[in-house]
Amino acid sequence: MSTTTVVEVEEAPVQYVHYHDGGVPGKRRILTGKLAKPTFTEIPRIDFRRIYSDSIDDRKALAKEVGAACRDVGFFSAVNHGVPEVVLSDTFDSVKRFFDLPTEVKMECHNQKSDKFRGYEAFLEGRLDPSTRGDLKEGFLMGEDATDPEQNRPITPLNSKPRNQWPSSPEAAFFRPAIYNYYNHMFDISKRMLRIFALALDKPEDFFDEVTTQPMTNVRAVHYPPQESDADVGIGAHTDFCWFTLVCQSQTKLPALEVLNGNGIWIPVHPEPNTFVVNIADFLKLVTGGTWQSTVHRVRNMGGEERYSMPFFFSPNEDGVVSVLEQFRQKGEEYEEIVVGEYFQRRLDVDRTTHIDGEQDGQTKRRAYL
Ligand SMILES: O=C(O)CCC(=O)C(=O)O
Ligand SMILES: [Fe+2]
Repeated sequence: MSTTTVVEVEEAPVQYVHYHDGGVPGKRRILTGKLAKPTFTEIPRIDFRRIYSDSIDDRKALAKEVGAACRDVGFFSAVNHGVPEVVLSDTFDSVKRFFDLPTEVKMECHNQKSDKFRGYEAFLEGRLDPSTRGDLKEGFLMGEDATDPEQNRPITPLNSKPRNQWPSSPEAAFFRPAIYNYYNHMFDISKRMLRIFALALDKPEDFFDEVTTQPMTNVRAVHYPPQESDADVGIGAHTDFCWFTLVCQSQTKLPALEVLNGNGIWIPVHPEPNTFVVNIADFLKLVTGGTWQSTVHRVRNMGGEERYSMPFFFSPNEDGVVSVLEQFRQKGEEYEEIVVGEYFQRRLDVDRTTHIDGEQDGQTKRRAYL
């Protein structure tokens, strides 16, 4: 006599996480149980004290850790980075004060008045995730501008036009110096970090110096009010399209920034005081032939607290020419040379579809998003 056991195998439903990858919709299958593959479950924490060491061996040891994080995760937390605590806390205070100003003061420098989308972005104007009503955030974007004396350009090039927009109201006078204090510190640490990235790619430290004499840079100050609905998002899932980003986030009890791992699972980034969350963006992925990851992330502010963050975006000179580095090339493949500013503009044009540009003839136009 024999018995038969019927094992019912339930097929797991195939589910995807959807995101916005430089204007192109992307999706990742959620892999659980036996399907799950090795991937990260936390963000590496790296001690950056060694970035200031006189010993090349120390800097190389740091670069080794950084390189592994860029390859395996695309994100890491940088502690002991040397930007003074008081600079970060003072900037956060000013950012909060700015967003508390009356709407008309902020709207005076609305980003729709600027070719480079600099200035104030109002609530729900960005919409990286088309399934939402828009990003539940307001922001202020500034960046490289040869006409702003705070950028310490020895000579302002002829024909250079202002790119930034600053509020003119006396009520907002504190904001510009505060943002510039932060910007100039972030600029310096980013240039140092780029030297660590060069070492991590087995290049001399000064490898990227020539293409970063006048880098393209942005600070975006962002305010995320607490979300009441799970259907909302502070910033929809996306990758960044500069070279790399440093984010300083305010302290909230619940983490709000989340990073997508290889199994389609969102990994929270717990806020830690005086720490930068650093992520590799699309352009460094491109020059490393995809060896370094430009990892999808999003913000959901579910903890009932106001949240502020201050990303700093870094890219080389606008007229810099780059390509896939030799060591990442495949035999027989051709690789184009890319002018940084043109690539940036191409990506902006694709992304033009993801940013509300106001109602025109009853139609909502969308415009660029960094
Ligand atoms: O607010 C944050 O923590 C991240 C913001 C972000 O991802 C961005 O501005 O690209
Ligand atoms: Fe981002």
